[in-house]
Amino acid sequence: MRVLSAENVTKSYGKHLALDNMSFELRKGEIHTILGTNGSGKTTFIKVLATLLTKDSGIVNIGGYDLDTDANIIRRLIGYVGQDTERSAYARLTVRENLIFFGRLTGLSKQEISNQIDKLSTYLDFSEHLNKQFMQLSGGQKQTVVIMRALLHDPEVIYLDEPTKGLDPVISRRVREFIKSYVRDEGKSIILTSHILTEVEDMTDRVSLMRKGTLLKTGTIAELKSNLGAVEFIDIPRADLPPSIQERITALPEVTSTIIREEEDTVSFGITNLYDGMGAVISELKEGNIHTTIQHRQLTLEDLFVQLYVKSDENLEYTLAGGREQ
Ligand SMILES: Nc1ncnc2c1ncn2[C@@H]1O[C@H](COP(=O)(O)OP(=O)(O)OP(=O)(O)O)[C@@H](O)[C@H]1O
Repeated sequence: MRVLSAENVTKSYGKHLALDNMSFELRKGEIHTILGTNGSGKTTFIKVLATLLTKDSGIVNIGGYDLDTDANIIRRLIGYVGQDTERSAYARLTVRENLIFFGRLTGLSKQEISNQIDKLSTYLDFSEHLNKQFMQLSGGQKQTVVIMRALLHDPEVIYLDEPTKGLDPVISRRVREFIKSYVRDEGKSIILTSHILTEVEDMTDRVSLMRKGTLLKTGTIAELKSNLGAVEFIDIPRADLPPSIQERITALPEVTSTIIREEEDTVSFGITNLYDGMGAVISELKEGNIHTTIQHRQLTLEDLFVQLYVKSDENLEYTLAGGREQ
């Protein structure tokens, strides 16, 4: 069942068109990630859906209500976790005082607020910090408070704009586990943005890919991967591979793509069939008298992202940890 739909949404900042006929659908109970390079319009789109920015045109419906005519009702249905953590709470108030203050602002009773604080702090393992001043908390703990604040009124649809940005792996994992279990237990629907693709792969039901303010593709990760030729990769250390041999392997009919993975310092060859692909690559290595290690791995969301974005726009200034396609 559909809980949110956006049709042909446009938004400009002066002359700059940030959303260009963006259309999108969120199903009830799903975690839906919007992926895109820096500046592709993800935050702008989420802020429009959160009633924090006004769109220029298009139709948005959330929970059966129209954004143009029923914004006040919609505000009660949605929760927004943005990127401005520091300014989301009062520095000198304790966590509990902050949550009570913001809860009262949204019209909740003391009892409702207290129940929600108990529930959310248990989910997030945060009870021991409730009586600390906001300014005494670490960055990760502050982000946790921002999440609790956004969920106090128990919204049906939750927007999380890079919720684990800058958090250490332990807190990131806690936030991820919270999001997954909260959605499952409470039947919430989530729109998420993140640049951490392993995280997206771990928790997302569907992904929408945005580019230049518009929707490029939507699907499950498996569906998106199946659109791509390669399903597996053979990785070879760059240092072991002379350019001439790399070129010959790239030209093999069994090899569908070649990606340089800067961080791992490997060349990654995409193949559709493990046995044929591996056999062909090994033959070339033997012929070139190359002694090296080869590693086989499955296609990741990161490979998909690099292929889709770098292929579709040569000028993109986006470097993923995994590198850039040749
Ligand atoms: N307040 C603003 N005034 C002018 N231009 C803006 C403003 N906010 C965003 N933009 C521009 O609109 C475009 C979309 O920005 P937006 O922040 O929505 O992208 P994003 O996909 O969320 O990027 P990121 O991944 O870096 O967070 C960018 O080109 C950005 O420079």
